[in-house]
Amino acid sequence: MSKKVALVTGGSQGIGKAIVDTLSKDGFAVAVVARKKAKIDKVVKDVNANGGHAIGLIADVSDRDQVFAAVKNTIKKLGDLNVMVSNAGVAPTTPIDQVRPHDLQMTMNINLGGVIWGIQAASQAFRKLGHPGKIINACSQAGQYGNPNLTDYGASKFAIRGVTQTTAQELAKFGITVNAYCPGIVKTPMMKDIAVKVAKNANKPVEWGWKQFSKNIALGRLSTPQDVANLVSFLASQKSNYITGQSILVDGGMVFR
Ligand SMILES: NC(=O)C1=CN([C@@H]2O[C@H](COP(=O)(O)OP(=O)(O)OC[C@H]3O[C@@H](n4cnc5c(N)ncnc54)[C@H](O)[C@@H]3O)[C@@H](O)[C@H]2O)C=CC1
Ligand SMILES: CC(=O)C(C)=O
Repeated sequence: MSKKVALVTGGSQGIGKAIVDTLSKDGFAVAVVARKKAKIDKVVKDVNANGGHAIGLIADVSDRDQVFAAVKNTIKKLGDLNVMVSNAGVAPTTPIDQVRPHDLQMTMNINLGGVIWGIQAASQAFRKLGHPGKIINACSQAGQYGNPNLTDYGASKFAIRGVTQTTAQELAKFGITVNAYCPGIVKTPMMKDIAVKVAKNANKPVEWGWKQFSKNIALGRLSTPQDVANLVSFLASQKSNYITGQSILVDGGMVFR
């Protein structure tokens, strides 16, 4: 039997790479989509060396045409599409006085635009292929609870939670589910950059920056990318078939809803 196919944006590092590895172990053929060829190639090579089946595609998710092209090329090269993971994102540190139009638009175009184009492209593909599908979006605990110093980012993530709810209702009649994962504080290049910048803005050491985000985690540790990939694995599986429109926290107990 041929493998089910997943597409993961921002799959070249951090949480996205853990999702690629995990879905590959779950038996999916995976399209790794990001902007930098060298990084994509390395992830693809590792997956294929470990017995999986991955291909790499370059796309900027803020560009609608490029997202549609990535979906089209995934189907052309891997023969199908069953799961779309819109994981790519950016997180500029923006205390309110530092918010500027360029950063705000860039953050919205990548984080929110990337998710909307992903939902559009994947849901149209599922309908054309004539089968159900699963759409999984990257949200954040910062999309459930406002985090100081992250105005642009928080706005984009709150919006993703809304779009996940609206599109889940629109697309349910086609057998398409739409859900999101809301990580807490995950040890990735993105989070390191935030901790460094928050500390620098306050003229404090970098450890202080990390502590601003990590002091209220009930389970007492930062998250690994694998913690998040485990939730995505569930959302991509048949076990989640009766769940749609949800933005699920995977934060070790930071935000309680
Ligand atoms: N690290 C954390 O603590 C948390 C991360 N998240 C979310 O999880 C997702 C992944 O985050 P991390 O792995 O930490 O980030 P990261 O910065 O380590 O990796 C982000 C990935 O997205 C790609 N990317 C960025 N802009 C892109 C664009 N325009 N087009 C295509 N690819 C693009 C990057 O090349 C990279 O592969 C993001 O959506 C982020 O907002 C949510 C909550 C917490
Ligand atoms: C980067 C992020 O999503 C945080 C701090 O929750």
